[in-house]
Amino acid sequence: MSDILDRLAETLEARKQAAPDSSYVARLYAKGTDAILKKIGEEATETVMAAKDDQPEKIIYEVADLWFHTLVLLAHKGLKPADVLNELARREGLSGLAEKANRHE
Ligand SMILES: N=c1c2ncn([C@@H]3O[C@H](COP(=O)(O)OP(=O)(O)OP(=O)(O)O)[C@@H](O)[C@H]3O)c2ncn1[C@@H]1O[C@H](COP(=O)(O)O)[C@@H](O)[C@H]1O
Repeated sequence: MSDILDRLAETLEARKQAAPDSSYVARLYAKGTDAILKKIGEEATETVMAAKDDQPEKIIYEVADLWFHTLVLLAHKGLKPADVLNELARREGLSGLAEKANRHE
């Protein structure tokens, strides 16, 4: 799965050199951080609505939109999916350590 994220991150990086009106992502970068944050807010709301309606396909579709726009934000801020995956791995390690500690109590 991280292959897909890495490929998408490369495309998002390349869009930084593209003319603002040449693609959706290039247009979003040109509009700036607030426009990206607005899309994240909209997609988060649409995800909540899909979940409330209990529509699995719609939930997947909206979460894909939400993840996509958070990836655009990461790229815009000079960050990569691996930075987030590393943070999740670090937390997994921490919870693993906590579990071990609990077992030895
Ligand atoms: N994965 C995506 C992706 N997911 C969602 N979207 C866009 O995100 C928008 C979702 O917003 P909405 O549902 O609100 O639809 P909308 O009304 O068209 O949105 P707005 O134009 O009002 O912002 C749509 O325009 C979708 O096309 C995406 N656009 C691009 N990608 C990937 O990003 C790559 C680069 O995209 P371009 O910059 O378009 O070449 C592509 O190769 C794709 O792999």
